[in-house]
Parts: sequence; C-alpha cells; structure tokens
Amino acid sequence: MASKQNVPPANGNDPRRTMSGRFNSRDDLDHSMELTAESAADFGYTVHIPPTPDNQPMSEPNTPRDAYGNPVWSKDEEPTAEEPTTPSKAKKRRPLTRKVPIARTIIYSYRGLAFLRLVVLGFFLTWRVKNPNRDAMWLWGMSVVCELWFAFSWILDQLPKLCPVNRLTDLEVLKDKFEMPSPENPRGRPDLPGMDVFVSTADPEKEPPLTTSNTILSILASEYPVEKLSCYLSDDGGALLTFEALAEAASFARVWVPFCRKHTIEPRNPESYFQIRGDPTKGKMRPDFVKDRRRVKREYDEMKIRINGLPDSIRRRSDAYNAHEEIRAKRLQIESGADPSIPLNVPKATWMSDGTHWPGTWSIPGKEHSRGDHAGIIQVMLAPPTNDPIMGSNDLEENLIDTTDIDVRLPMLVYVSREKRPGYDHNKKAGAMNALVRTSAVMSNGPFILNLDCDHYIFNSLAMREAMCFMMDRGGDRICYVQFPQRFEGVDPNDRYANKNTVFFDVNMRALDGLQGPVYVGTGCCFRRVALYGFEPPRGGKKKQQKKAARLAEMATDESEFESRGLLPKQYGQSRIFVESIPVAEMAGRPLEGPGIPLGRPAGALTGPRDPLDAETVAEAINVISCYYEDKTEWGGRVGWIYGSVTEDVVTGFRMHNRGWKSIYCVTKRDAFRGTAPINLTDRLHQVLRWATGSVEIFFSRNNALFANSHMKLLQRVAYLNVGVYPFTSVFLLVYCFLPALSLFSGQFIVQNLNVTFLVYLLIISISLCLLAILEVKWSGITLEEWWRNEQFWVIGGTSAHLAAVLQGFLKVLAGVDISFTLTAKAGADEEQDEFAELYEVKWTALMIPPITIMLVNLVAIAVGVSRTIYATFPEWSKLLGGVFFSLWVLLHMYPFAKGLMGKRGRTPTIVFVWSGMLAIVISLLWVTISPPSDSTNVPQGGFRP
Ligand SMILES: O=c1ccn([C@@H]2O[C@H](COP(=O)(O)OP(=O)(O)O[C@H]3O[C@H](CO)[C@@H](O)[C@H](O)[C@H]3O)[C@@H](O)[C@H]2O)c(=O)[nH]1
Ligand SMILES: [Mn+2]
Repeated sequence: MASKQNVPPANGNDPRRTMSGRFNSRDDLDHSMELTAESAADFGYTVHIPPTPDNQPMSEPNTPRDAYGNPVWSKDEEPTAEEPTTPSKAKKRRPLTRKVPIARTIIYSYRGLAFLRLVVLGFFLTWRVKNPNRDAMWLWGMSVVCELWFAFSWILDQLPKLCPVNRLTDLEVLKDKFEMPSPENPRGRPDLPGMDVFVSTADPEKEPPLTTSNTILSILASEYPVEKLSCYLSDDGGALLTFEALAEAASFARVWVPFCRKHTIEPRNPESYFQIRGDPTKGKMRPDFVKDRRRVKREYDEMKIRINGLPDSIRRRSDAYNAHEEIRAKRLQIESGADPSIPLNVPKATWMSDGTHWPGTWSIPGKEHSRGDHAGIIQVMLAPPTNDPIMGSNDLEENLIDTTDIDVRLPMLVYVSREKRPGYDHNKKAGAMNALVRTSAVMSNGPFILNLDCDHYIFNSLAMREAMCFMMDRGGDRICYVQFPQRFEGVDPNDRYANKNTVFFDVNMRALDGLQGPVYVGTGCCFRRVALYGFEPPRGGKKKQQKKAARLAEMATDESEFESRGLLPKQYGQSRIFVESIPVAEMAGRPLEGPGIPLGRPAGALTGPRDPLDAETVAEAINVISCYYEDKTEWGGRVGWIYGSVTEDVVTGFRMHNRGWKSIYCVTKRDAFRGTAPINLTDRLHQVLRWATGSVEIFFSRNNALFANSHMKLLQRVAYLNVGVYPFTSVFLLVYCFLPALSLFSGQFIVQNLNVTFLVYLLIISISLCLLAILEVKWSGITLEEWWRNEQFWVIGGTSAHLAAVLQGFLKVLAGVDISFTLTAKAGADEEQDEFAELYEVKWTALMIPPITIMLVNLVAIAVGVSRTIYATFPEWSKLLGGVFFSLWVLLHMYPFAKGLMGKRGRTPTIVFVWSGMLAIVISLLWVTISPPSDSTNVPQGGFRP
C-alpha cells in the first residue's frame, strides 16, 4: 500500500527528521547515489523540519509561566502559588460563565414591536387579498402571492430572534480551577483537557500557503498548556508547496512562540502582528522588546521570502531531478543496447528536497499523483512536547532572542493529506475533517476539537480558554460545541457586499444562543469530541440511550464483544486504537466533579504525561486516513461531519442539536478569530451561491427541520427551517423586482388605486421594520449601515445566487446532478500595493444576468413612465408615482451591485444610470408616438370627446 509509512526509530541520525513517521511511497526511486542532500541544497532550498525539543537541556521544572493576563474581561491581580487556600477555594466555586441580560426596555419593546408588525401584516394582507385590482388582475395576483411569501419568510426570520443572549466568561476562575496547586494537584500542573486544532486547506493556488502558515503560527503560539495542544493541517490539495510552507512555519515557530510568550503580544499571527499600525512598544515593559522584535521581524521576513519562493524552488529542484532521471534512463537504455530512438517514459515528478518523490499531487499530475489520486501522507512536523516546561536560555549563539525563564516547548504539529483514489467520494471538507478526527484520536485524542479554515487565525490567544470555560462549567457536559463569530479583515470600509455578515453573526446567532444554541458555521468552533461520535448528551437523552452509550464504552474495552458483535466496526470502522480512544476522550472531556456535577471527572486526572507517539501509533494514524476506511461505516452519516451537503457545517450542527446537545455562542470583546472574506463581487456571489445551494440540499434532505425531533425547541426548529427555506424567497423576489417595471409599462399598479388605507398600511409596515432595525442595532451592537447593506445584499444575492441555487437544488433532486464545492479564493497575505484591488475586479458570471436585467428594465420603465407623462398619456398620476417609487426602491437595493459592475471607476454607475435613462426616454418617445393609447377613458385630456 502506498500509504504505508516507514517509521525510523525516534531521534534517528538525520537531524531534519522528527520522531515522526516519514512517508515512503512505492514510487520512491533509488537515486540516493546520485543526488545527495548537498546537491539538493545547491538548488537553493532545503526544507527545515525543526529538531524535536525532546533532547534540549531540561531546566528545573517550574510551574508554567503566568504568561496570560486577561485582556478580555476583568483584570484581577494574578494569584500566586503561596496564596492561602481559602480565597482560592471560594474562587473555585465561582461559576466559569454567566449570562448577561439584555436591557429590558430594549428587548420588551423589540418583542412588542415585532408582534405589532405581525398583526399589521396580517391585516394588510387580508386587505390586499380582499381588494383585487380589477383593472389588472395579473399584476395584483403576482404581487399578492409575493407579499404573502415575504411575510412568511419574515416570520421565519423574526421569530427566532426574540430571545437573544449575551454571555461572559471568567478566565481567572478557569485558571484557579485547573492550573493552581491544590490537594489533588500539588504542583499546579495544567489539568485542562487536551485540544486538537484542525486547519483545512485544499488548494495552494486559491489559499496561499503563507496565509495558512500564519494561521498555524497563531495556533502554536496560543495560550493553552503546550502539552495539551496539538495542531493538524489537512491538505486536500496534497501539495508539496503546502507541506514545505508548513515545515517553514514549524521552523520559525521556534523563534516566534517564545517571542510571543515573552512579550505577551497580540495577535500571534506574525503577518498581522507586524502590520499593526501604531506604536508596538505600547504597554511593553521589557527593555529588550525592541531588539527582540526587530530580530524576529527580520527572521519572519526571511521566512516569508522563502515561502513565497517555494513554487519556484520546488519547480527548479524538480526540473533538475527530472533532467537527471532522464539522463540516467537514457544511459541505461544505451547500456542495455536498446534502440535509442525509442522514446523514454520518465515521469515528470515533483521532488522533495531530500531527493525523493513527493507522494502527493504533482505539478504535472501523474498516475497516482494527482489531486484525486494520491497516497495518504502524515508528517509530524513538531513532535509532542514533554510534560514539563523546558526553559530557554540567554545563549544568543543558539537562540535569536534571550529566552531565559520562557517555556520554549512547542505544541505537536502534524501535516495530514488523506488518501484519495478515483472512484471514492471524498466528501469535500466534511471528508477531510473526518479523516482528521480519526487521525487525531489516534495521535493525541484531545477531548476537544477546534476547527479553523486556513484563513481564519487566532486573533485572541485566550480564545481556547474562553471555550473551555463553557465546556468545564456546570452543565458543560451537555454542550456539543462553542461557536465563535466569524470576523473578517481586509473587507472594504463600506463593506459593499455585506461580507462581514454582521446581521447574521450579531443578531441571528446571538438570538439562537437563547434557543439552545447557535448553528455551526464551519470555522471558529470548538467541539466536544464525543458529540462528533454520534453520542447523546448525558442526562438530556432518554435513559435507554444513556445505557447504550455506556455500553459502547464498555465494549470498546471488551475484546470478545468487539470482535463477535462487530457493532463498533460498523459504526466507526476497523481501527481498534480508534475505538479504544472513545471512552478516554469522553472521560477527559467532563467538567470536574463537584456539587451539581455528578458525572464529573476527578481533579488532577489530566496532569500526567501523554502517551508517547510510537511507530505503531503513526502507522495506525495512516491507516485511518485511507480512502476506504469509511466504507460501510457510519462516518458522515451519524458520526463525524455529516456528508451530502456543500454546507456540511449547518447539517453537522443540526444533527447534534437534534440529539439533544446544546451549543454556545461566544462573543469575546477582543475577537477570538479573524479571517478573510471575498471582497470581489463575483467571488462573493459564488460563495453565497454555495451556501444557498447547501441550504436547498438541506431542504430536500432528511435534515430538513420539519423532521426535527422533540429535543429541539419550536423556535429553534423555525430557525433551522429558515436555513433551508430562505433561498426559495429568490423566486418571489425576482418576480417582485419586475413588477414596478410592468406597472409603469402597463399604466397599472399592484392596487387598483393608491388610497389612504394602502398608504397607511405601507407606512406602518415600513416604519415598524425600521424601528425593529434600530432596536436590533441597540441590542446587538451592529450599525445601521451594516443593517442596510444586509438589506441590499438580500436583494442582490436573492435575484442572482439564491436563484441559481434553487435551480441547482432542483437539478440535484430531480436529475441527480452533483454540486461541486467551489473554493472561495483568499487574498494573499501580503498584498500591500492596493489593499482593495480585488474589490474592483470585474469577472463576468452568468449569475449577474438577472440583476442586470432587473436594473435595465426598471430604468427603462421609469423613463417610459416619465416620458408618457410628458406626453400626458399616462393614465393616473398616483399610479405613475407609485410605479416610479417602487422602481427606485428596487434600484436602491441594487446600487452596490451596479457599482461593482463598473470596476474601479466609482462614479460610472451614476453616469450609466443617466445615459440609459436618456436612451430609454428616446425609445419610449418613439414607442409613444407609434402607439397612441387605445383606450382613453382614463386619459386626462379625454375632454375633447363629443
Ligand atoms: O474539498 C475541500 C473543500 C474545502 N475545504 C476547506 O474548507 C474550508 C472552507 O472553504 P471556503 O472556500 O473558504 O469556504 P467559505 O465560503 O469561506 O466558508 C464557509 O462556508 C463553508 C461551507 O460552505 C464552511 O465549510 C466554512 O468553514 C465556512 O467558513 C477551507 O479551509 C477549505 O480549505 C477542504 O478542506 N476540502
Ligand atoms: Mn473561507
């Protein structure tokens, strides 16, 4: 099997190798005679895989440095080890988290207003149905149907927003409970559960390896006990580029992480850190800060150049090796006396710096070396750290900066590229995550899993601790995940396409938190591992289910049962080591036992060293990422990330909620994570298209909230139903956006006459919507502008991407056409020249056709209306005004879209508006001259009739 690993003994002679497995694929050629490591270095590049910290000098075991203050919430002084136990005990009983109520006046008026609007909407729609427009039944019919649907979709959106929640954590208490000396933990070793961080990347072209490396560095430098933290990078591209960039990051981490710890800097993503404007020395106490910073920056810049030069150096290196191979083959051919004119078939391989074939994807894809066809690869880039801190030294020969009294250990770091073969469905990101779930269970088995996209880095180094506060609090064992908001950088200041999505992240998600939990949104989410294994939460579930869970744990350790019943392999696959890890993770993830926590774990239970990473373990880690591992198991069905939708995230969260788990939304003062968003219109539309398509998939699947069970609250179900239903609004929206034009063309309107009743209704409905928005702004902290951008994008996305999603969804359901996961392109980490160059890029896509049509038709309609008025052929003034206002309402929503189409010349949309308006006037003048009104009873100048 190509994915088998050769595992050299720990700390072999090769200094570049860690105690990890090195892959060894079957197409490795014997070239070591010809090309030595030195000649590889001649090509100007060698991968730096840092030596393990294991054999570094051990200093006296110290208690871990109290490196973390609490930049987020309160700032108590740090308790020392000698502190009398009584206050600490009192502290330990303090809760780790609490709810912060939202001001009553705001929330009550918000609910009252929503109710009022609901009632008015009811009356209005009744009135609309009862008062048809006899002059234009078609217009009236279409508009009423659309309005009924809009009311319905408004209700779906509004109802779950009625009980928003805010929360606070207390990191001091967490520290007291888990990191301070106590009778059970005399040395005050970290007693926090392990955390496995998953980062996913899929394409080094669209997701620059420098960005990924920075994300990794922010994780490695995070404030979480080093020996409890492991970081896994899943590379679905199987790219050597990503691999070597990760090796570079691992190497630079030896400097970066101690630097972060020494000077407690934020954020710990070097690219972002060095880009901060303002005085970096602000609040820094140590005199050597400036010197250290300069050195580290230089080191970072060098790494950056190397990473950015990787595509080139890999290509040059591979060309040289390939040329060599060809010459050698030619020589063999001649020596063996074969006809030299026969063309040789030497593959154009991609080569690693040590002169072996890269087992993953080649730049020129070859057999068994393409994106969808390559071996599984695991490389431990940083070996698991020792259990005790290792202090650095002031030996500046060896270290770049003085690291005296700084723990220089690094968390484990692993590169993973799952095996891919033709004929297997790889299930996109969900499949990648499930491979990581298994590999990490075998290698580190952290009871908690933090999931990040490659472009989402840790902005607040205490973020993991925030999540842990919820998980370790009373009742925390019923929490399946803690979701953090997604925050974005590099979005244009006006956030033209509502990329920041603040209405979703600060209004909808906060509100869902009051309804047993927010949805999972794919990144910035900390999972309880066993929740991913398809278990039910303790207590919450039915008695029978609980017994079943206990039994599963029992069977995992009972050999005969495991083999004879074959039950576990059926669920989790054939790996014994994996199955045995389940109960261990379950136990380690529980909160500490204490009053009100009957099923807790004893304090101090997690202070021991972790299991060593031996050859057998690494071999098993490879085994569980083989492409056939999931065959005939419940992976992707009941277990792990759920398959079958391009928005695997929502479905995965839904399944957990449906099993009775709760989730938590954790908004921190200093953003926990930050990522990038596609600021370019086309990319944005494609992103929205993917999400909406995923929603349609959900709607047509068994994960439709209509089939939810009684574990879920009614309003929570409504929220999930809305996730599946919202794209369908686009159909009605499309029709509705054409109605004003149709009115102006026909001289009719959606009502027979614009009487006072209609106008008053319209007024109340609009005003109440605005008031609701203002109150939302009050309780959520978003701005009105953000709210308005969201409204605009609702129309833009609705008439383009959502519409296409509905079509795609129907195609999938009716014709089984598969939906692909189009990666969202990420901006390079260092595009300083023109920050928003992307914003102005215009790439045409069919998605743009409907909104463009809508805009043009409405413009023409306004012009027609106006010119007919000039000629006094328009039937009624009021209807004309109604139509024009209606049209303008549509156009106002479309404005950012029009601007986007114009590229950099910002003023052009206005010009285009004017030009097309004039053109339209000319056309309509002609039209009016050619066809005079046939029926002139309504025409004002009809007075000439006899
Ligand atoms: O075959 C694949 C496809 C994607 N990914 C990764 O999935 C992540 C999300 O992809 P991206 O194109 O950045 O999607 P976004 O629209 O930005 O992502 C949001 O929406 C997705 C669901 O559609 C979620 O998976 C993401 O976590 C969420 O951030 C990235 O890290 C990718 O590397 C894989 O690992 N394998
Ligand atoms: Mn993304």
